[in-house]
Amino acid sequence: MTSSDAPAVAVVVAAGSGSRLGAAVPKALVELDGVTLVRRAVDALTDAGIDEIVVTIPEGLAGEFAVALAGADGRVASVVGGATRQDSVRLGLAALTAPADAIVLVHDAARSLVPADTVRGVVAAVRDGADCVIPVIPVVDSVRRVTGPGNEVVDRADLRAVQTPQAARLRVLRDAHDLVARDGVDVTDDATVCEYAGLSVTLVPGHRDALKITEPIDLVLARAILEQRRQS
Ligand SMILES: Nc1ccn([C@@H]2O[C@H](COP(=O)(O)OP(=O)(O)OP(=O)(O)O)[C@@H](O)[C@H]2O)c(=O)n1
Ligand SMILES: C[C@](O)(CO)[C@H](O)COP(=O)(O)O
Repeated sequence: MTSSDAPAVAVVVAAGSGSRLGAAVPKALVELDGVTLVRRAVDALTDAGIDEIVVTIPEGLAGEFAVALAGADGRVASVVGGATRQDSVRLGLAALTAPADAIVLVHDAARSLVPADTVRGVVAAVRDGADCVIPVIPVVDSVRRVTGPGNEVVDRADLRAVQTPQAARLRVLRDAHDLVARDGVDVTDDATVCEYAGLSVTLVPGHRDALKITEPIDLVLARAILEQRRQS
């Protein structure tokens, strides 16, 4: 198998607690119209042709996640995640069985409604030779930077909000995550991991539907998106 026909695989990070959402269960087990966020995220990736998925889960909840993922298409395995998203990604990457030149996507379970076209766009850009690919959307608010006691405007035309899935070749992303872990660098996404390792980051169009369900209001919006999909 060559890099041009290498498989596309994924880590779905779902080991967070969802403290800002404040639900009775970890966020990935919260249901949207009767289907958990983690299952929706996994299904979104398999719909886009992803071959193997490792889901990072919180400790002690293997049974609950097995129920949530039962009957999912394709090869789906789970592994206990770490204390931070970054730790969870590294553990998920280590658990993948795909070849080193596979294209690997890292996706937030919290971005459950990512459209298949966005996923395909990310995969295609890596296949076309990009080191690391991330979906982004324009920023719609005016933005100010706090500068100690003062503040100043930031030109939003230069800004993009970053989504997932973020992708690279498996060997490249494993090496980059090992490097940031060894150097004790804290980051919030995989593009920053790649950049730290000297790789370039390519932007592709994201989608508003791939919002990160973070606070209770985001569930209201997510339900509205599902309703809109049902009607179209
Ligand atoms: N130790 C962690 C922390 C986060 N995540 C995952 O990373 C994604 C993005 O994190 P976020 O949405 O911020 O989730 P939480 O960390 O759970 O949210 P909060 O900060 O509100 O607790 C989520 O799918 C979450 O499950 C993870 O796998 N392991
Ligand atoms: C990866 C991410 O979703 C890109 O926007 C984001 O950085 C995750 O951040 P969080 O601190 O886990 O909410």
